[in-house]
Amino acid sequence: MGRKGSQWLSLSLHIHPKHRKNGPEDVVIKVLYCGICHTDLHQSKNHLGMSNYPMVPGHEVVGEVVEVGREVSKVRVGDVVGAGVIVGCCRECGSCKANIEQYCNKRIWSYNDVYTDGKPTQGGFASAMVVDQKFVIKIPSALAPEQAAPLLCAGVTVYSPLKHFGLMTGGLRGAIMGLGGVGHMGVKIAKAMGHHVTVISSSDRKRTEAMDHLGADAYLVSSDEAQMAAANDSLDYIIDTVPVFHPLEPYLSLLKVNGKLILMGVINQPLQFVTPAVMLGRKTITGSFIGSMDETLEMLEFCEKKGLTSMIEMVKMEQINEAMERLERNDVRYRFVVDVAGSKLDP
Ligand SMILES: NC(=O)C1=CN([C@@H]2O[C@H](COP(=O)(O)OP(=O)(O)OC[C@H]3O[C@@H](n4cnc5c(N)ncnc54)[C@H](OP(=O)(O)O)[C@@H]3O)[C@@H](O)[C@H]2O)C=CC1
Ligand SMILES: O=C/C=C/c1ccc(O)c(O)c1
Ligand SMILES: [Zn+2]
Ligand SMILES: [Zn+2]
Repeated sequence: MGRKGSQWLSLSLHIHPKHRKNGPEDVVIKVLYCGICHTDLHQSKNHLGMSNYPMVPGHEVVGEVVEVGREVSKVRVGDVVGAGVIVGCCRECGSCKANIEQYCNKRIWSYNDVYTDGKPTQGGFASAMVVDQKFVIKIPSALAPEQAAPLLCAGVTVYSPLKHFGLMTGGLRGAIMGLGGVGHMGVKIAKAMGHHVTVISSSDRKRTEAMDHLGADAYLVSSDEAQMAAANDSLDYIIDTVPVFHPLEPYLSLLKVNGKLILMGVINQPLQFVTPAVMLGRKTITGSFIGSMDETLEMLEFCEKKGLTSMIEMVKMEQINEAMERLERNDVRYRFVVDVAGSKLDP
C-alpha cells in the first residue's frame, strides 16, 4: 500500500502532471472541471490493492480542446469535450468489435494505468489531458460543462445497464440503492424513462431531497424491517451502488419474479446469498461497468432532450482533501466537481 490518509493528494499535485507526447489521433484538453467519483476514493486509498503512486485521479473530465493531431476529425480546437474512465482498448477483440470497448481485457484506464507508450496514465485532476479521439466526446451545448462532468461516469454507469437489460420501457418499478453520485443520476435517468423509482437508503437523512428534489416516488430505509417487508416482490430491478460490503438477501426479496439486481459498487470482498433467494423467483444477480462511448453519446443526448443534469457541489483543488473526506463520510449532495481551471494547481 502507498501513502496513507490525505497526503497522497498534496503529493500528486506537487508532481507536475506533464502529459504524454501527442500523436496524430490525440486531442489535447485543457481541463475545466472534473467530478470526484467514489472510485477515485477507492483508488487513492488502495481499496483494490492495485494503486500505484504518485497518482493523478479524476475520470469525469470536461475541458476545452486546445490542440488536435493531424488525423483528428471528431472534435475541433475550442470544442467543449468530455473524457471518462477508459482512454484505450485493443480495437480487435470481440468486445471492441461490438463497440462495448469498456469490456476489452486490454482496456487502458484514464489513470493508475500504463499507456501504449509505456508512460503512466494521468486523470483529470490536472491542468491538461491528452486523449485519443475515440475516447473523447463532444458535450452538447445545452448542458452546463460542470454539470455534464458527472455524466461521463455516473450518468453512463446507470444508463448502460438500463439499456442493455431491456429496462428502458415506461411503467417499470425500479429501485436505486445508495443515493450518492451514481445513485442520484440513477433516480433522474430512471424517472425520465417513466419508471416508478424507489430509493433504498441506509438512513432517513435524504428522504425529503430524494422525493422533493430528485423526484423519487418512494423511499425505503434498508434497516427498517417493516418498510422492507411491505415492499416485498414489488420491483423489476434494483441498481445497487453501495460501495461497501452488504448482504444481498434482503434486497433480492424486494424483486418480483424475473427481477434483476444490478451490482455497481466496487467491493473487494465476497458478497453472499443462499440459492433459493434467486431460484424461487428466477431472479438475476448481475453487474455492469460504466458504458461504451456509443452509450455515452446516447446518454448525453438523452440528458439534453430530457433536460437532465447532475446535482453538484463545486470545490476548488485546494479543498480536495476535505472533499475526499466528506465523500468517505457520505456527506455530499450528490457529486463534488472540482473547478480545475479555476484552481491553483502548483504549490
Ligand atoms: N460499475 C461501475 O461502472 C461503476 C462503479 N462505481 C462504484 O460505485 C460505487 C458508488 O459510487 P458513487 O456513487 O460515486 O459513490 P457515493 O459515495 O457518491 O455514493 C455511495 C452511496 O452508497 C451509500 N452507502 C452505504 N454505505 C456506505 C458507506 N459505508 N460509505 C459510503 N456510502 C455508503 C450512500 O447512500 P445512502 O446514504 O443513500 O445510503 C452513498 O451515498 C463505488 O463503489 C464506485 O467505485 C462508480 C462508477 C462506475
Ligand atoms: O468509476 C468507475 C470505475 C469503476 C470500476 C468498476 C470496477 C472495477 O473493478 C474498477 O476497478 C473500477
Ligand atoms: Zn467513476
Ligand atoms: Zn479489445
